[in-house]
Amino acid sequence: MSEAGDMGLVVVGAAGRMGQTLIRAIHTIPGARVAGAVERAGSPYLGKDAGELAGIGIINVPIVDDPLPAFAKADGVLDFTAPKASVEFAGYAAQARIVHVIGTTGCSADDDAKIAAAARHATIVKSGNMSLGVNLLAVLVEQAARALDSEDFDIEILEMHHKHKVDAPSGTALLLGEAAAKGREIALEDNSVRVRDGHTGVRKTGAIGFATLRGGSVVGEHSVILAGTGERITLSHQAEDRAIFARGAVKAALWARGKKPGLYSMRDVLGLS
Ligand SMILES: NC(=O)C1=CN([C@@H]2O[C@H](COP(=O)(O)OP(=O)(O)OC[C@H]3O[C@@H](n4cnc5c(N)ncnc54)[C@H](OP(=O)(O)O)[C@@H]3O)[C@@H](O)[C@H]2O)C=CC1
Ligand SMILES: O=C(O)C1=N[C@H](C(=O)O)C[C@H](O)C1
Repeated sequence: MSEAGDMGLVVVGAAGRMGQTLIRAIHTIPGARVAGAVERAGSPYLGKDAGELAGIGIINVPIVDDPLPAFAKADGVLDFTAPKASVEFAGYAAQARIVHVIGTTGCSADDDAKIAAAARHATIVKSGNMSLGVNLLAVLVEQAARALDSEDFDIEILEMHHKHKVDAPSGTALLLGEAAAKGREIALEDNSVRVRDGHTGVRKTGAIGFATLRGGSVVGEHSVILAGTGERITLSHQAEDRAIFARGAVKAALWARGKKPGLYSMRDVLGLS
């Protein structure tokens, strides 16, 4: 681990869509450097140079399958992989006492509890969306939900993503749902409607509905619709480039460096809490 100077960051899932975007982002952001790149055992990308794979030329960081030696000499980990992998990496980050930025979505309550336990020793920033725009949108959604009574305005959240996405609703949709629920002072888990099919009956007052679209190469689109009688407010965000998430993740790592262990959100990083 380096005491001063650039923050050494290991990218886990370095060959993935976000992994490659993260390698490119770190390369351009002052104060950060790529300290390692990890993929799973058996990956066809093992041994390849992470920079060359990401399209920025050779950076002399080969992709390896053992995270422990990589974490031992790093200051932080950027992790956009899969829920079980992120739980495992959180344990290793706790052992190494380093920063762990988690963008992985689709975590279960049990996964989240294990990540929270790891945050006793690691400084973890976890968010379903690392962009400035979505986190500001969440603040606006909370305000709108608080201002508009549930008797008068129904809240529905619509999202669309590329055809390769494996979890639904998206982490962002759930983050926006949590913001709406906070504004309404209700628990999202007791009031969300995540699927509708067949004879559903009329809409329950106060419910927060989710609708999911998947197709093509859409990076990420989210709308929160507050539907009243005779009028409708729509608060939206369109992600045009994964670089917005990667820049947010690097910003989170730099912010977390030197902070005491704990579980933080992007709202903390961006000063929007
Ligand atoms: N919070 C945010 O702002 C954002 C979050 N995301 C989330 O990030 C995650 C990844 O998305 P995306 O990049 O599109 O997905 P990809 O499938 O393209 O990338 C994931 C990478 O992680 C690798 N991986 C999985 N398990 C392990 C493991 N145990 N050890 C090492 N590497 C592993 C995968 O390898 P393999 O293919 O072999 O499984 C793959 O290369 C998703 O949960 C997505 O929702 C995405 C964008 C923004
Ligand atoms: O899988 C993706 O691509 C994305 N996942 C995140 C989510 O689940 O909300 C963030 C972003 O929308 C892209």
